[in-house]
Amino acid sequence: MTDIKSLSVIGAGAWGTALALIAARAGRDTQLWVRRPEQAEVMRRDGANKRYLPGVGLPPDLRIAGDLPDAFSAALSADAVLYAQPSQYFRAFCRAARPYLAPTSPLVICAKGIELGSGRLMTEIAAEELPGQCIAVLSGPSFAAEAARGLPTAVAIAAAEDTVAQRLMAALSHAAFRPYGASDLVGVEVAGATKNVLAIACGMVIGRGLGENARAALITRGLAEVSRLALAKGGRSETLMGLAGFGDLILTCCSLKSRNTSLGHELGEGRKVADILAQRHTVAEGVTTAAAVVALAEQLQVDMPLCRAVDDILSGRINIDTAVQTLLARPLKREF
Ligand SMILES: NC(=O)C1=CN([C@@H]2O[C@H](COP(=O)(O)OP(=O)(O)OC[C@H]3O[C@@H](n4cnc5c(N)ncnc54)[C@H](O)[C@@H]3O)[C@@H](O)[C@H]2O)C=CC1
Ligand SMILES: O=C(CO)COP(=O)(O)O
Repeated sequence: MTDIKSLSVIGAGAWGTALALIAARAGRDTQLWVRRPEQAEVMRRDGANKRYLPGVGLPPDLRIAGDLPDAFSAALSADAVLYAQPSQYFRAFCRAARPYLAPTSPLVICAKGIELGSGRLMTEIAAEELPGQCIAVLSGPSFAAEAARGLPTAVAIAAAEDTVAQRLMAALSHAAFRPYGASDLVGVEVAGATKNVLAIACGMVIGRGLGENARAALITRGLAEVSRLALAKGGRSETLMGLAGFGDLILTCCSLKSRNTSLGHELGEGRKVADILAQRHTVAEGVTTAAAVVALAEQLQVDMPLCRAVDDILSGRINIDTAVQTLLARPLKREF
């Protein structure tokens, strides 16, 4: 089992920056690849990523590479590459990276989303665009700001081969960051992507004043519908009970630190989605994934009424009150 000595993180948003800090703390030779050269310059000058991860200093040994000639190919020559840009840009990344990635070096998907239009999971995009590439998925309850501050965080790292997961776990683990190994890539991915849609729903419930009973019911029934989707895609139900499933759902749905939950909260208070997004420079993956997951559920004939309601509200087809009335008026049924 060869050690991972060097590691590159693609994307210097909050999560990419936090992952680069984690890798550097774990003693890896780490570089953070930044899409906009001017942002790389500002980060080097400030010793921080004030735009996406304020209040956290970057260690001097963390290399910050801007998108200049050769920097991209150099970043992709590391022993492992972590993709931490939003999911809708993953296909374009794969196409750009194809000439430079060594097929045996793990490409670790750290984004949480489903492709709009195709309904593809990130691993499916990777299989289409980078056939034969060694792929892993990192997901779990992990607010970037907390992990970056060195607060205790545990995640799942899934790979088809155990040795790949183990090498990545060894490369990233340190006193405050504990990865667990997994082999169910699909389950980990489906859980990570769909929790963002449910988080928007939970935010709406609280913002609209519908109460904590309603939020708990939403989380529980949300987990049931996400489990149906994961199983239909070939995932395993135990994964949904783990860090990437239950763990991330609870974290995200119960905290306004979540961009998805806070977006839902603002919607619940009566603001319009376009106005909320216009005022933010950060991503809320659940907005695009809501539409993608509904299309995917239709293809697979999986019943996902909560995700559908979120998509209907985001698209302006119904309002929150009508969505709630419709959900509650469905025929009574057994829980399991
Ligand atoms: N922030 C967090 O706590 C966590 C985020 N994630 C996931 O990580 C992924 C990245 O999220 P964050 O780092 O939070 O994003 P962010 O909201 O902090 O930053 C936005 C990111 O989008 C990138 N971006 C904007 N336009 C782009 C384009 N045209 N092409 C490529 N990239 C572009 C920016 O460069 C930046 O990296 C998402 O899938 C998110 O769900 C996963 C775990 C934790
Ligand atoms: O994925 C996350 C925590 O695990 C971050 O959630 P938000 O993108 O909703 O902030």
